[in-house]
Order: sequence, then structure tokens, then C-alpha cells
Amino acid sequence: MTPALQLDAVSCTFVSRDDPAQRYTAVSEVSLTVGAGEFVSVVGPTGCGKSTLLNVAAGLLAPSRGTVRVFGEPLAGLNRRAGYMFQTESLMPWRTARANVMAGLEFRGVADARAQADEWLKRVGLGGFGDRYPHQLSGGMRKRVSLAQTLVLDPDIILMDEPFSALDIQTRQLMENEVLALWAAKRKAVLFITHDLDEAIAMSDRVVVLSAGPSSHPIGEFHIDLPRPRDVAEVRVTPRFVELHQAIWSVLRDEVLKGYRQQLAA
Ligand SMILES: Nc1ncnc2c1ncn2[C@@H]1O[C@H](COP(=O)(O)OP(=O)(O)OP(=O)(O)O)[C@@H](O)[C@H]1O
Repeated sequence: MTPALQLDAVSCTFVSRDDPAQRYTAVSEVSLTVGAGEFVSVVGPTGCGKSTLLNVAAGLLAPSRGTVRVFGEPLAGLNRRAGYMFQTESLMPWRTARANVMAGLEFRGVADARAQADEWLKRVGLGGFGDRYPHQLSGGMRKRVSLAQTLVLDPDIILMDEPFSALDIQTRQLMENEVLALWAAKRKAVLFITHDLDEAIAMSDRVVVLSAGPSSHPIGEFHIDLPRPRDVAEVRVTPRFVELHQAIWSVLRDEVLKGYRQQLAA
């Protein structure tokens, strides 16, 4: 079956604005696929190039070398089959929760945008909050609105960059379970970036480990054979989870230490 997303030998080199002779290759020769309906996480040390890869998949950044295919077609420009959810707040503060969720649909000229937005707000547990502005919602609620804003457009591929990193642990686990439930219902391809190995294992079908930069590349790939449906809090205490964690951490640990050393030296 044609993968939803296929990165083939992708490298990204950034040129310094002040001194064009200075270059930094963030990722090098990265090949990565996400099957239709597959949930794949990418973990790696801080600054290794996880967001860079996601930006490439989103079509926001053209790779310096290599190719990106979306359902078999070469990607040129924005990836219109993908929806994104980023670490930072993505809500427009001057729009209500409903108006934020509706924005993308309005842009596409969808006639029943309001009804669809209300339906999605209900699905993420915010049925009664459509008229609130972002500042009148908690951090977790704002993330739920962002999730609705992404999913209302029914993308075939969902790209998530540490979407829950700013949340407290309980809210985070609730959101992770909600994402898993929504994903199970629709089975879209997900590329999930996180620095949290527990989160990656609990949620994914496959975990890809990136080396520390520069020239970061995959150094391990693990199939997560934990049964579904999963509760992210409960699955963490199962023996198989612990086994997988140990196996992946043994690959990731040295890279994390390298990443820290590089950050301190910078
Ligand atoms: N536009 C850019 N210009 C120059 N360097 C960049 C640019 N974007 C990213 N980089 C560099 O590329 C490297 C990878 O950055 P990236 O944000 O992809 O890492 P990350 O793994 O997502 O980091 P974190 O885990 O801290 O979020 C970093 O060293 C960063 O400074």
C-alpha cells in the first residue's frame, strides 16, 4: 500500500544569515515513512531536528536534498492533505472557540462551518464553551480547541509537534487518551514529535529514534506491539511497556547526553 507520507534521504542545511559561509546541517539522509492509518512517533534529543522534519512533512520547509511524497505524489509547496498541531498556541485571541474552529472551514467556503465546528467542540468535550474566548479557557481547554481546529478539516495526515508539552501531567494524559480515541475512530496517518519517550511508546505503532545533531538521522526504529485500545496511564505499568522503554532508552540515552553537552557548549 502507498504510504501516506514518505521522506526519502532528506537533508536540511541552514545557511547563517550573518555569514553565508556558515552552514548547519540539522538532519541528514533521513528516510521515514508513515503508512495510511499508522501512528508514528519521532523521539530524539533536544535540538536534533525533529521540528525540522515535521516542517518538511508539512511542506513549510523544502529539504536541501531528498524527496517527500504524499500518498505517492511528490510534495510541492504546502502539504494540503495534512493538518498540523504545534507546541505553541495556535488560537486567534480575538475569535471565540467556535470561530477559531470554524476558521479553516470558512476559508474553504464550507456552508455548514458553524454546525461542524460545534460538533467538533462537542467531540473534544467543549460543547458548552463555543462562545468563550481563548483567554477565558484553561491551557488544556485551549489545546482541545486546537485539536478540534485541526481535526475539523478532516486531514488524511496529522502532524503534531509536542502538542501537549505545556500541560500538567493529568491533563496531558487525558488529552493523549482523547487523541487516541479520535485516531482509532478515523485511523488517519499521524506523525507525532515528542521528546517524551513514555508518551511516544504509549501512543504509537512505531517509534523512530533520531541521533543528536548535527546531521541527525534515524538510529533505531521500534515496533510497539502493545494491544489497543490503550489507556496511556495504565499501559505504562505493563511489563511489555517497561521492556520496550528499556530497549529504546538504551539507544536514546547516549544521544540525549550528547545533545545536552552540545547545548551547554553552544
Ligand atoms: N531556520 C533555521 N535556521 C537556522 N538553523 C535552524 C533553523 N531551524 C532549525 N535550525 C537548527 O536546526 C537544529 C534542529 O532544530 P529543530 O527545531 O528541528 O530541533 P528539535 O529536535 O525539534 O528541537 P527541540 O527538541 O528542542 O524542540 C537546531 O540546531 C536549530 O537551531
